[in-house]
Amino acid sequence: MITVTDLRKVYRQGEREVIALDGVTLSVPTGSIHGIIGHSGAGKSTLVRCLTLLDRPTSGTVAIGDKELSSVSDAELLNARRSIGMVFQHANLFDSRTTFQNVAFPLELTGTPKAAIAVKVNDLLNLVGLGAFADAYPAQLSGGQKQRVGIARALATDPDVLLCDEPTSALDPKTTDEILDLVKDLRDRLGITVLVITHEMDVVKRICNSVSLLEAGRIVEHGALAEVVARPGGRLSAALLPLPGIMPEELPAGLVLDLLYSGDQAAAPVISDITRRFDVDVNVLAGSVESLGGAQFAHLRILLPVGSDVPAIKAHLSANGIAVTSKEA
Ligand SMILES: Nc1ncnc2c1ncn2[C@@H]1O[C@H](COP(=O)(O)OP(=O)(O)OP(=O)(O)O)[C@@H](O)[C@H]1O
Repeated sequence: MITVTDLRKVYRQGEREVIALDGVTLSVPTGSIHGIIGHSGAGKSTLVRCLTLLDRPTSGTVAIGDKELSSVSDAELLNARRSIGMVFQHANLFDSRTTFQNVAFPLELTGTPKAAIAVKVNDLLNLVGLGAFADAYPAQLSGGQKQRVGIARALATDPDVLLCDEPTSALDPKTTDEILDLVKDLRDRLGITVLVITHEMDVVKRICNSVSLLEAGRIVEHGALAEVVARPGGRLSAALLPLPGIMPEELPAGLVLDLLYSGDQAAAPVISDITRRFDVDVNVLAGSVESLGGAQFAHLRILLPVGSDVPAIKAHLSANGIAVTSKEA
């Protein structure tokens, strides 16, 4: 469990104060994967630096389990940092060290005996699918393989939390999926808590159980994936289940409705139901159906012709658990 409470970080630039984090509070249960998504300048890097104690927060606390990290003395800092394994955008491996030696590095720092290092590193390399690459140098590895080495190295000191900072931003789509699947698999096998900082919604869609939207140093929306998707009008909902922003130029007269629904309804014949029940010709303008957070979701934009019994149709949809918002046609 990682708990961040009212974290603030204010930088001074001469006379000016820059508020990089403005009271961030979040709680990630043990064994779950939480995504923090935000645009450039939102405060993601500052949050990473404060979580890993590379930077002291101006105020607020960071705790892993019941151990508060933000108040440890400088002498205890190195030890406290071991409870968070870091995965970076670029694996940042030592080019002159083999795969084995790169993963062994944090264990050498802690004075682990050689025999124990050998057992641990071989286990970790097998865990990330690199058992056959122990003697390879970084120059002989693909980008995805390097990232696997970085992940194995992050796990070497048995951290409670894996903090992944833009872990796939430098990878192609296929390798991205493989690395994300590996992170999910490691969570399943090790029960580790994972925090993923990213600007890519696809990362959140693929592996996260919950998500926070960071904007100007504040968390402006958060929740379990299934919960935020189902929030009509929410920014995360729009980003997770997007519809084309531009409407067709020549629309027939009528009323445009956006429908958001989940679970059983996502597979239900909603359109044919209202067509039959209210004797209207429904025009589907756009649609998106996805499986998110373990549930099925659908987002549809439809056009009801002039003369439709709009209040009755809306009431019927709402009664069936479908969120309806009217759009200007
Ligand atoms: N050392 C610093 N001194 C002064 N201001 C800083 C410092 N580091 C970050 N900032 C400011 O804090 C705000 C948040 O920056 P941060 O780098 O955390 O955002 P980010 O979401 O990581 O952006 P990016 O994705 O572009 O890296 C920005 O306004 C930035 O200019």
